[in-house]
Amino acid sequence: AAKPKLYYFDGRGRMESVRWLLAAAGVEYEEVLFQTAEDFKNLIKSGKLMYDQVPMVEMDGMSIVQTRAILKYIATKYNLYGKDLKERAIIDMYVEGMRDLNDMIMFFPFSLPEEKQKILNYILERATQRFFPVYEKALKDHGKNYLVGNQLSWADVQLLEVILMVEELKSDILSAFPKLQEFKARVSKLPNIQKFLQPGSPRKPQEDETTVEVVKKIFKL
Ligand SMILES: N[C@@H](CCC(=O)N[C@@H](CS(=O)(=O)O)C(=O)NCC(=O)O)C(=O)O
Repeated sequence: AAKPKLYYFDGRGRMESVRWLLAAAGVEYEEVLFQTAEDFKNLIKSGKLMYDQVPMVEMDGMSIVQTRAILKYIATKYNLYGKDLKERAIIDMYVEGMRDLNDMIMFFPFSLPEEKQKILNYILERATQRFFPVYEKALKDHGKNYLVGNQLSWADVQLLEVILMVEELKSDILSAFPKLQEFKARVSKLPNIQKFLQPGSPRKPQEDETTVEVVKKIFKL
């Protein structure tokens, strides 16, 4: 079968979680990384973007848009979405919380210089007071290696992604979360994920000023 094809700009944004999930599933994919507003306009003209927006993933004969729809499709297809309705609900609760944190981090590079420190403090406070305690407790309570059903799921992949992104903002953020430290070490060593964490993988670097300017030009922000 043809490899999935990911259409996005050359950066993390909303697509990074898709890259992580496909990598964790051991699925190779191609990327169309556009650089200009012209490229994006041409993609819109192709008629493949249901809402004239990206992320868009071409796979299994579909042009899937809406990040959550893409992620759910992949999680279901590669058995990363729990074994039954209840496990799937727990995974959704974890993933949606992580997405709230993830979105704060995603928009952070676009915040005004004079607001950056305040927003950074808010992100770190939410990470350590609201979100990480939930996952630390879950791992502590059931004593298993993974968040749900003692097998790798979308929730584990999303958690590792967001842990690493918060650590880019504050490297010792996990100091009060021993279970999350163990979780990070363990899941980072899974072959598919370890490969994705190596240089040269499709994983994108932390968003910097240059990328912010490129994104503003592409999407005329
Ligand atoms: N709900 C959508 C939002 C997608 C979205 O806002 N995409 C932006 C690009 S980015 O924010 O993900 O970088 C876009 O295409 N903007 C162009 C437009 O909205 O006209 C999703 O989750 O996929």
